[in-house]
Amino acid sequence: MAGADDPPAARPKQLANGQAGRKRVAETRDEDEGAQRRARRARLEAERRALPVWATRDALLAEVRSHKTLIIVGETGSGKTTQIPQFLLAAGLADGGGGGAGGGGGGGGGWRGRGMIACTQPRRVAAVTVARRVAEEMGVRLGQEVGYSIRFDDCTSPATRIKYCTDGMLLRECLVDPLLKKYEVVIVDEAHERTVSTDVLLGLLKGVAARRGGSFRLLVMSATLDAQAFSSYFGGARAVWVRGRQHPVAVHCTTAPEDNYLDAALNAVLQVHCEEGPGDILVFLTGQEEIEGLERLLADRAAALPDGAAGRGGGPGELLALPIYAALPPDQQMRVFDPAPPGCRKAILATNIAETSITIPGVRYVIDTGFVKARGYHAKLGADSLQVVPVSQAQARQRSGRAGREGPGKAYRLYTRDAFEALAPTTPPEILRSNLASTVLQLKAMGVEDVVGFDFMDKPPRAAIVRSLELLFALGALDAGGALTPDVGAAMARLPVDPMFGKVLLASGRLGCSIEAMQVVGLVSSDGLFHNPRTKRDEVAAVRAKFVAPEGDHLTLLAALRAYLQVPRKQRAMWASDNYINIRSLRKALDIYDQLEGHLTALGLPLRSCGDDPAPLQRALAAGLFPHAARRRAEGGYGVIATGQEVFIHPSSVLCGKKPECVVFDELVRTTKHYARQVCRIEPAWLPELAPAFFAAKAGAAAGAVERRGGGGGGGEGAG
Ligand SMILES: Nc1ncnc2c1ncn2[C@@H]1O[C@H](COP(=O)(O)OP(=O)(O)OP(=O)(O)O)[C@@H](O)[C@H]1O
Repeated sequence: MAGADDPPAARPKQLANGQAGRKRVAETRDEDEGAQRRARRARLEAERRALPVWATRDALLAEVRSHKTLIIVGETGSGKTTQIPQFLLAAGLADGGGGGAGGGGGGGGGWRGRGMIACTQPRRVAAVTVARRVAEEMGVRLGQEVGYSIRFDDCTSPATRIKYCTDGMLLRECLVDPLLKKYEVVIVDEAHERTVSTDVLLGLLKGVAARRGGSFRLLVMSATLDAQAFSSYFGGARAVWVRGRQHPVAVHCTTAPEDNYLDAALNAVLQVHCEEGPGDILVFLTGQEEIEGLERLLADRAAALPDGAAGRGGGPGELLALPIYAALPPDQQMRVFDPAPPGCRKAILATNIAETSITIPGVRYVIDTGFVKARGYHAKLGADSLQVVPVSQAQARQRSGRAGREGPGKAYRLYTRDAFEALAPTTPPEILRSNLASTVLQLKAMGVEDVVGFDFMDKPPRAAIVRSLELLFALGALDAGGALTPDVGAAMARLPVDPMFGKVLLASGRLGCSIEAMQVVGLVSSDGLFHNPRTKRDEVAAVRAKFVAPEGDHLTLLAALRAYLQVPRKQRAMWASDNYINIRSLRKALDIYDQLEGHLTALGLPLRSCGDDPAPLQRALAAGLFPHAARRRAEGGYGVIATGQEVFIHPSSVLCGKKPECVVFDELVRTTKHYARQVCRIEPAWLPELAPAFFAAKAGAAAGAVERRGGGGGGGEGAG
């Protein structure tokens, strides 16, 4: 490395006076920055040492050395997620061979091998922010020794030793490396959330731990899990508790039930803002609509506060509401992590996306409405529903835990103590109420033939597995014997998208529209392309009219993307803002497109464009989404051909009110009614052509009635 001691010959030629001056200024700036960096690292190191897990480090390492599977339970904020991977790495437990000789030592440096540690998180935001924090603590660049991997965003390199990833991503890795050989340690964090991917991973990892040699370690962690249940699932595995919490959180409940939790949340935020000392507020709500509603109400009510009311408790006078929910583009999600501007208090309005693992700097007050929007699945109808349900005690504890991350905090539960006691102790596993098509396809691709007999911690309902098997059979991914088909099924499992979209992509190769199909899949996979501020409804509708495609929502999204690609690069940000389009979502869609292009090329599918003819793309969509084909009914509404279920086109669809004869749609959502979302107009006569074994055209009615053929049958579309 070149430095101050280099011989004169190696130094750059002498600089003129002006240049020398500039160089000195630059050097001084570098020194200042260096000093700041060192001071920050010293502060981070001191913060690390103050965490409860630090005191138990040697004991924890001894436990890991002597147990192949270990369950670790420790208070929220005790340092499990950020510290334990660092301890393991520094102690050589990622190097293989049973854990090196050295004990202790939490700092970075001194890698002795190339084995890796994976730490899974149920949520993308957590994987990214925790990786960022740990990279900073270790003084390394994110993506080097410490990285993260979430769907469509891999920030790792050959140097990566600690990888934070979503549970779904590690599951995908099992497809190509069933024994996860590059990992010496796998940590399943926040296991209490019991996402589908966590549950499937636990089943697979149980097998991996049994089959791999002595050095592999499996750790299951959470602040709020039922250690007994996990221990018995892993054959009596050892469970250890990390005692102590860093900062106390005072929990307050209401004395009487609240009639309206939104009103109660609004009042609670204003009360904290007026009466409490400095510190940001984190409010847990159930979804985007509530968040946007509360944002508006807060803006009105905060502006109307009498002079001197805000900040009476010594806190700042202004209130800045910031939303965070899954469909918000990642850069906007990240805004909640920025410090509040001087004189401002942040009120972060969040769904359960902010419930586990993450630390939002500045948060001292948590307001918990006690409700969450939970996904449900009706297997017979293939319908997903989102219903507002009470949280579990574990979720309530996780929520209050977000208040005590940087100092003592307060949590306000907008329900009574009795109501808390009456809550379910833990969250019911998602696998009991989910669409399992993707999971079943992945298990099949991993060679698990008997999916019903798979060693799940909690067995999903048989009906949900059977429905998934039927769907995969209809898509042509499984043969009549339930085995993965080598052309369609194996290819579909490699594509990182829902099986129905996998089929759309595979069909698009033969139909000559793979470019558009990849663009559409990219667009529907990156939520929130169209920005819809409620206060500007008419303006938005006028601007959006130019993108609206008569064929429906997919082609409307595509029209927006195509228009964007026509705009000179330098003007794109302005164009997007003028058109109420989230530029980040567009960029993400293009990024997904690039990745899908790699997959389709690897599968040998032709990359072709259908130009301005929408029909090939509509056909490709029909070829994959046909289980979601619906016909208009004389009495209004639509009937799903496969199930007979009555559905309505969602009000957000461009086809709402247009009454197309026949459509396919991405998802069926149950709220007050059953709604079809993301809808595309198709010709009914295409269905028997594209999925002959699933549909039969009624004799004598070429473009007319189509009905579901009895007994299912494989889809006709091959891989291309
Ligand atoms: N991004 C961050 N910014 C500031 N401080 C952080 C950040 N991440 C972690 N910390 C600090 O490190 C502490 C430990 O965090 P960590 O996520 O390791 O705890 P945990 O035991 O895994 O908690 P949980 O069970 O809630 O996930 C936090 O309480 C906080 O003080």
